[in-house]
Amino acid sequence: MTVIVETAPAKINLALHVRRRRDDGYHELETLFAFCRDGDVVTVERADKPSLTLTGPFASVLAGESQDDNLVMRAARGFGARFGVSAAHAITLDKHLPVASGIGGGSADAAATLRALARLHGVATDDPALFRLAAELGADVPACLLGRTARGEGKGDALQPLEPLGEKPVLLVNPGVGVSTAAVFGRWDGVDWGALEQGDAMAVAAAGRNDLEPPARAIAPQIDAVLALLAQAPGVELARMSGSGATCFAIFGDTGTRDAAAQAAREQGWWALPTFLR
Ligand SMILES: C[C@@](CO)(OP(=O)(O)O)[C@H](O)COP(=O)(O)OP(=O)(O)OC[C@H]1O[C@@H](n2ccc(N)nc2=O)[C@H](O)[C@@H]1O
Ligand SMILES: Nc1ncnc2c1ncn2[C@@H]1O[C@H](COP(=O)(O)OP(=O)(O)O)[C@@H](O)[C@H]1O
Repeated sequence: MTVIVETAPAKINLALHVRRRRDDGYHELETLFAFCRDGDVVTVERADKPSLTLTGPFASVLAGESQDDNLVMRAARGFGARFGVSAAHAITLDKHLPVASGIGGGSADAAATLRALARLHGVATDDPALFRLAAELGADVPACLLGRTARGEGKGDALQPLEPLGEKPVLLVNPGVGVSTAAVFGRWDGVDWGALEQGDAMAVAAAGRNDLEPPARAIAPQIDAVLALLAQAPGVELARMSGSGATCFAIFGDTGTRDAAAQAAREQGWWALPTFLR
Protein backbone atom coordinates (compact mmCIF):
# COMPACT_ATOMS: atom_id res chain seq x y z
CA MET A 1 0.00 0.00 0.00
CA THR A 2 1.53 3.33 -1.07
CA VAL A 3 1.88 5.86 1.76
CA ILE A 4 2.64 9.49 0.89
CA VAL A 5 4.19 11.79 3.52
CA GLU A 6 4.20 15.56 2.91
CA THR A 7 5.52 18.36 5.11
CA ALA A 8 3.24 21.38 5.50
CA PRO A 9 5.90 24.10 5.97
CA ALA A 10 5.00 27.04 8.20
CA LYS A 11 4.16 30.13 6.13
CA ILE A 12 5.28 33.61 7.19
CA ASN A 13 4.53 37.03 5.75
CA LEU A 14 7.80 38.98 5.64
CA ALA A 15 5.61 42.02 4.96
CA LEU A 16 1.86 42.46 4.56
CA HIS A 17 0.37 45.71 3.24
CA VAL A 18 -3.43 46.02 3.26
CA ARG A 19 -4.53 48.42 0.49
CA ARG A 20 -8.35 48.38 0.58
CA ARG A 21 -11.45 46.38 1.49
CA ARG A 22 -12.96 44.56 -1.50
CA ASP A 23 -16.65 44.24 -2.36
CA ASP A 24 -16.47 40.49 -1.69
CA GLY A 25 -15.53 41.14 1.96
CA TYR A 26 -11.89 40.23 1.47
CA HIS A 27 -9.03 42.76 1.48
CA GLU A 28 -6.61 43.66 -1.30
CA LEU A 29 -3.13 42.64 -0.08
CA GLU A 30 0.47 43.10 -1.16
CA THR A 31 2.52 40.56 0.76
CA LEU A 32 5.79 38.63 0.75
CA PHE A 33 5.28 34.94 1.46
CA ALA A 34 8.20 32.90 2.80
CA PHE A 35 8.29 29.30 3.98
CA CYS A 36 10.12 27.49 6.74
CA ARG A 37 11.81 24.10 6.69
CA ASP A 38 9.54 22.84 9.51
CA GLY A 39 5.77 22.64 10.00
CA ASP A 40 2.98 20.09 10.22
CA VAL A 41 3.18 16.68 8.51
CA VAL A 42 0.38 15.10 6.46
CA THR A 43 0.35 11.34 5.69
CA VAL A 44 -2.09 9.94 3.08
CA GLU A 45 -2.95 6.40 1.95
CA ARG A 46 -5.91 4.72 0.23
CA ALA A 47 -8.52 3.23 2.62
CA ASP A 48 -12.01 1.70 2.73
CA LYS A 49 -13.47 4.94 4.07
CA PRO A 50 -12.28 8.55 4.62
CA SER A 51 -10.69 9.17 8.03
CA LEU A 52 -8.57 11.80 9.77
CA THR A 53 -6.24 11.01 12.67
CA LEU A 54 -4.75 13.92 14.61
CA THR A 55 -1.39 13.56 16.36
CA GLY A 56 1.26 15.95 17.69
CA PRO A 57 1.38 18.69 20.35
CA PHE A 58 -1.46 20.79 18.88
CA ALA A 59 -3.82 17.94 17.92
CA SER A 60 -5.98 18.53 21.00
CA VAL A 61 -6.77 22.08 19.87
CA LEU A 62 -8.53 20.64 16.81
CA ALA A 63 -9.93 17.48 18.40
CA GLY A 64 -13.14 19.24 19.40
CA GLU A 65 -13.86 20.49 15.89
CA SER A 66 -15.76 18.64 13.18
CA GLN A 67 -13.30 16.44 11.29
CA ASP A 68 -15.26 17.04 8.08
CA ASP A 69 -14.60 20.79 8.42
CA ASN A 70 -10.86 20.30 8.83
CA LEU A 71 -9.09 21.90 5.89
CA VAL A 72 -7.29 18.59 5.29
CA MET A 73 -10.60 16.78 4.70
CA ARG A 74 -12.01 19.67 2.69
CA ALA A 75 -8.93 19.49 0.47
CA ALA A 76 -9.32 15.73 0.07
CA ARG A 77 -13.01 16.03 -0.89
CA GLY A 78 -12.20 18.81 -3.34
CA PHE A 79 -9.41 16.78 -4.92
CA GLY A 80 -11.69 13.75 -5.34
CA ALA A 81 -14.42 15.82 -6.99
CA ARG A 82 -12.03 17.79 -9.23
CA PHE A 83 -9.90 14.88 -10.42
CA GLY A 84 -12.55 12.12 -10.44
CA VAL A 85 -10.85 10.11 -7.70
CA SER A 86 -13.43 7.94 -5.92
CA ALA A 87 -10.92 6.34 -3.54
CA ALA A 88 -11.29 7.08 0.14
CA HIS A 89 -8.15 8.01 2.08
CA ALA A 90 -6.87 7.56 5.59
CA ILE A 91 -5.12 10.84 6.46
CA THR A 92 -2.95 11.54 9.49
CA LEU A 93 -2.20 15.14 10.45
CA ASP A 94 0.80 15.52 12.76
CA LYS A 95 0.05 18.99 14.17
CA HIS A 96 3.18 20.86 15.28
CA LEU A 97 2.07 24.44 14.49
CA PRO A 98 -0.14 26.46 16.85
CA VAL A 99 -3.69 26.93 15.56
CA ALA A 100 -5.11 30.28 14.33
CA SER A 101 -1.66 31.78 14.59
CA GLY A 102 -0.79 33.64 11.40
CA ILE A 103 1.58 31.03 9.99
CA GLY A 104 -0.81 29.41 7.59
CA GLY A 105 -1.56 26.35 9.74
CA GLY A 106 -4.74 25.04 8.16
CA SER A 107 -3.82 26.49 4.78
CA ALA A 108 -0.43 24.77 4.85
CA ASP A 109 -2.11 21.49 5.79
CA ALA A 110 -4.64 21.82 2.97
CA ALA A 111 -1.85 22.50 0.47
CA ALA A 112 0.21 19.55 1.74
CA THR A 113 -2.86 17.31 1.38
CA LEU A 114 -3.33 18.44 -2.22
CA ARG A 115 0.37 17.72 -2.96
CA ALA A 116 0.17 14.29 -1.32
CA LEU A 117 -2.99 13.30 -3.22
CA ALA A 118 -1.50 14.59 -6.47
CA ARG A 119 1.58 12.41 -5.92
CA LEU A 120 -0.59 9.39 -4.97
CA HIS A 121 -2.86 9.74 -8.03
CA GLY A 122 -0.37 10.84 -10.65
CA VAL A 123 -1.43 14.50 -10.92
CA ALA A 124 1.33 17.06 -11.54
CA THR A 125 1.80 19.23 -8.43
CA ASP A 126 1.93 22.32 -10.69
CA ASP A 127 -1.36 21.43 -12.42
CA PRO A 128 -3.37 24.70 -12.79
CA ALA A 129 -6.52 22.84 -11.67
CA LEU A 130 -4.79 22.12 -8.35
CA PHE A 131 -4.14 25.87 -7.85
CA ARG A 132 -7.76 26.71 -8.73
CA LEU A 133 -8.90 24.20 -6.10
CA ALA A 134 -6.42 25.68 -3.61
CA ALA A 135 -7.87 29.16 -4.16
CA GLU A 136 -11.33 27.82 -3.29
CA LEU A 137 -10.00 26.42 0.00
CA GLY A 138 -8.53 29.68 1.29
CA ALA A 139 -6.82 32.93 0.32
CA ASP A 140 -3.30 31.73 1.14
CA VAL A 141 -3.67 28.06 0.16
CA PRO A 142 -2.29 28.78 -3.36
CA ALA A 143 0.83 30.35 -1.80
CA CYS A 144 1.20 27.32 0.50
CA LEU A 145 0.76 25.00 -2.50
CA LEU A 146 3.53 26.85 -4.36
CA GLY A 147 5.56 26.63 -1.15
CA ARG A 148 8.37 29.02 -2.10
CA THR A 149 9.22 32.70 -1.57
CA ALA A 150 6.70 34.74 -3.53
CA ARG A 151 4.97 38.09 -3.75
CA GLY A 152 1.21 37.80 -3.29
CA GLU A 153 -1.43 40.28 -4.43
CA GLY A 154 -5.20 40.28 -4.73
CA LYS A 155 -6.58 38.22 -1.82
CA GLY A 156 -3.07 36.80 -1.59
CA ASP A 157 -3.66 34.29 -4.39
CA ALA A 158 -2.03 36.21 -7.31
CA LEU A 159 1.54 34.95 -6.97
CA GLN A 160 4.91 36.01 -8.38
CA PRO A 161 7.74 33.65 -7.35
CA LEU A 162 10.91 35.34 -6.01
CA GLU A 163 14.50 34.19 -5.39
CA PRO A 164 14.82 31.68 -2.49
CA LEU A 165 16.08 33.06 0.82
CA GLY A 166 18.92 30.58 1.15
CA GLU A 167 18.42 28.79 4.48
CA LYS A 168 18.43 31.94 6.64
CA PRO A 169 17.99 31.12 10.35
CA VAL A 170 14.53 32.18 11.55
CA LEU A 171 12.69 31.90 14.86
CA LEU A 172 8.89 31.66 15.20
CA VAL A 173 7.37 32.64 18.56
CA ASN A 174 3.74 32.44 19.69
CA PRO A 175 2.57 33.68 23.10
CA GLY A 176 -0.06 30.92 23.33
CA VAL A 177 -3.10 32.81 22.08
CA GLY A 178 -5.25 31.99 19.03
CA VAL A 179 -6.33 35.01 16.96
CA SER A 180 -9.18 34.91 14.43
CA THR A 181 -8.00 36.06 11.01
CA ALA A 182 -11.47 37.44 10.23
CA ALA A 183 -11.57 39.41 13.50
CA VAL A 184 -8.20 41.02 12.79
CA PHE A 185 -9.19 42.06 9.27
CA GLY A 186 -12.47 43.29 10.69
CA ARG A 187 -10.56 45.70 12.95
CA TRP A 188 -8.20 47.01 10.25
CA ASP A 189 -8.35 50.81 10.39
CA GLY A 190 -8.91 51.23 6.66
CA VAL A 191 -5.83 53.45 6.18
CA ASP A 192 -3.81 52.71 3.02
CA TRP A 193 -0.18 53.36 4.05
CA GLY A 194 1.08 52.66 0.54
CA ALA A 195 2.42 50.00 -1.77
CA LEU A 196 4.92 47.25 -1.03
CA GLU A 197 8.14 47.99 -2.91
CA GLN A 198 9.38 45.80 -5.76
CA GLY A 199 12.69 43.90 -5.73
CA ASP A 200 14.77 41.61 -3.51
CA ALA A 201 12.61 40.00 -0.81
CA MET A 202 14.80 40.91 2.18
CA ALA A 203 15.23 44.54 1.06
CA VAL A 204 11.49 44.88 0.36
CA ALA A 205 10.69 43.25 3.73
CA ALA A 206 13.03 45.62 5.59
CA ALA A 207 11.27 48.61 4.00
CA GLY A 208 7.82 47.08 4.55
CA ARG A 209 5.25 46.67 7.33
CA ASN A 210 2.56 44.34 8.60
CA ASP A 211 -0.60 46.46 8.58
CA LEU A 212 -2.41 43.75 10.59
CA GLU A 213 -0.12 44.29 13.61
CA PRO A 214 -2.17 47.14 15.15
CA PRO A 215 -5.56 45.32 15.04
CA ALA A 216 -3.99 42.02 16.13
CA ARG A 217 -2.19 43.72 19.05
CA ALA A 218 -5.49 45.32 20.08
CA ILE A 219 -7.09 41.84 20.19
CA ALA A 220 -4.07 40.05 21.71
CA PRO A 221 -1.84 42.52 23.65
CA GLN A 222 0.50 39.62 24.46
CA ILE A 223 1.95 40.22 20.97
CA ASP A 224 3.57 43.44 22.25
CA ALA A 225 5.91 41.55 24.61
CA VAL A 226 6.87 39.03 21.91
CA LEU A 227 7.77 41.78 19.43
CA ALA A 228 9.72 43.66 22.13
CA LEU A 229 11.81 40.59 23.01
CA LEU A 230 12.52 39.73 19.36
CA ALA A 231 13.31 43.32 18.31
CA GLN A 232 16.08 43.62 20.91
CA ALA A 233 17.47 40.09 20.49
CA PRO A 234 21.22 40.15 19.70
CA GLY A 235 21.85 39.42 16.02
CA VAL A 236 18.28 40.00 14.85
CA GLU A 237 17.97 41.28 11.27
CA LEU A 238 14.16 41.62 11.06
CA ALA A 239 11.37 41.01 13.63
CA ARG A 240 7.68 41.26 12.76
CA MET A 241 4.29 39.63 13.34
CA SER A 242 3.31 37.12 10.67
CA GLY A 243 -0.03 37.36 8.87
CA SER A 244 -2.93 38.06 11.22
CA GLY A 245 -0.90 36.84 14.22
CA ALA A 246 -0.26 36.09 16.99
CA THR A 247 2.94 34.32 15.86
CA CYS A 248 5.92 36.64 15.32
CA PHE A 249 9.11 35.83 13.47
CA ALA A 250 12.70 37.02 13.74
CA ILE A 251 15.41 36.48 11.11
CA PHE A 252 19.00 36.08 12.34
CA GLY A 253 22.44 36.04 10.73
CA ASP A 254 23.42 32.79 12.48
CA THR A 255 21.91 29.88 14.43
CA GLY A 256 23.69 30.80 17.68
CA THR A 257 21.88 34.12 18.14
CA ARG A 258 18.64 32.53 16.88
CA ASP A 259 18.87 29.75 19.47
CA ALA A 260 19.69 32.22 22.28
CA ALA A 261 16.52 34.14 21.39
CA ALA A 262 14.55 30.84 21.34
CA GLN A 263 15.75 30.12 24.88
CA ALA A 264 14.71 33.62 26.03
CA ALA A 265 11.26 33.11 24.50
CA ARG A 266 10.80 29.70 26.13
CA GLU A 267 11.75 31.24 29.50
CA GLN A 268 8.67 33.45 29.03
CA GLY A 269 6.53 30.31 28.60
CA TRP A 270 6.01 30.98 24.89
CA TRP A 271 6.04 28.49 21.99
CA ALA A 272 9.30 28.86 20.04
CA LEU A 273 10.33 27.12 16.80
CA PRO A 274 13.92 27.69 15.62
CA THR A 275 14.01 26.79 11.91
CA PHE A 276 15.27 28.04 8.54
CA LEU A 277 13.69 29.97 5.66
CA ARG A 278 13.77 28.05 2.38
C1 LIG B 1 -3.90 36.78 6.80
C2 LIG B 1 -3.18 35.78 5.93
C3 LIG B 1 -1.96 36.40 5.27
O1 LIG B 1 -1.24 35.44 4.55
O2 LIG B 1 -2.68 34.66 6.66
P1 LIG B 1 -2.98 34.08 8.13
O3 LIG B 1 -2.86 35.18 9.12
O4 LIG B 1 -4.38 33.51 8.05
O5 LIG B 1 -1.90 33.03 8.31
C4 LIG B 1 -4.10 35.23 4.83
O6 LIG B 1 -4.48 36.28 3.97
C5 LIG B 1 -5.33 34.52 5.35
O7 LIG B 1 -5.60 33.53 4.44
P2 LIG B 1 -6.64 32.38 4.84
O8 LIG B 1 -6.38 31.98 6.27
O9 LIG B 1 -6.61 31.34 3.78
O10 LIG B 1 -7.98 33.23 4.81
P3 LIG B 1 -9.41 32.68 4.42
O11 LIG B 1 -9.68 31.44 5.22
O12 LIG B 1 -9.56 32.67 2.95
O13 LIG B 1 -10.28 33.91 5.00
C6 LIG B 1 -10.52 34.01 6.39
C7 LIG B 1 -11.06 35.42 6.61
O14 LIG B 1 -9.96 36.34 6.59
C8 LIG B 1 -10.35 37.55 5.97
N1 LIG B 1 -9.48 37.83 4.82
C9 LIG B 1 -8.59 36.89 4.36
C10 LIG B 1 -7.75 37.21 3.31
C11 LIG B 1 -7.85 38.49 2.71
N2 LIG B 1 -7.08 38.85 1.65
N3 LIG B 1 -8.76 39.40 3.18
C12 LIG B 1 -9.56 39.08 4.23
O15 LIG B 1 -10.36 39.93 4.66
C13 LIG B 1 -11.82 37.39 5.59
O16 LIG B 1 -12.60 37.88 6.66
C14 LIG B 1 -11.97 35.90 5.52
O17 LIG B 1 -13.31 35.49 5.77
N1 LIG C 1 -5.66 21.55 9.67
C1 LIG C 1 -5.97 22.66 10.36
N2 LIG C 1 -5.05 23.27 11.13
C2 LIG C 1 -5.37 24.41 11.81
N3 LIG C 1 -6.57 25.01 11.80
C3 LIG C 1 -7.52 24.40 11.04
C4 LIG C 1 -7.27 23.22 10.30
N4 LIG C 1 -8.40 22.89 9.64
C5 LIG C 1 -9.31 23.82 9.96
N5 LIG C 1 -8.82 24.73 10.82
C6 LIG C 1 -9.56 25.89 11.33
O1 LIG C 1 -9.01 27.06 10.68
C7 LIG C 1 -8.86 28.13 11.60
C8 LIG C 1 -7.68 28.92 11.15
O2 LIG C 1 -6.56 28.18 11.52
P1 LIG C 1 -5.12 28.47 10.94
O3 LIG C 1 -5.09 28.23 9.48
O4 LIG C 1 -4.20 27.73 11.82
O5 LIG C 1 -4.93 30.05 11.17
P2 LIG C 1 -3.82 30.93 10.46
O6 LIG C 1 -4.22 30.94 9.01
O7 LIG C 1 -3.95 32.25 11.18
O8 LIG C 1 -2.49 30.25 10.70
C9 LIG C 1 -8.69 27.45 12.97
O9 LIG C 1 -9.32 28.25 13.96
C10 LIG C 1 -9.38 26.08 12.83
O10 LIG C 1 -10.64 26.10 13.43
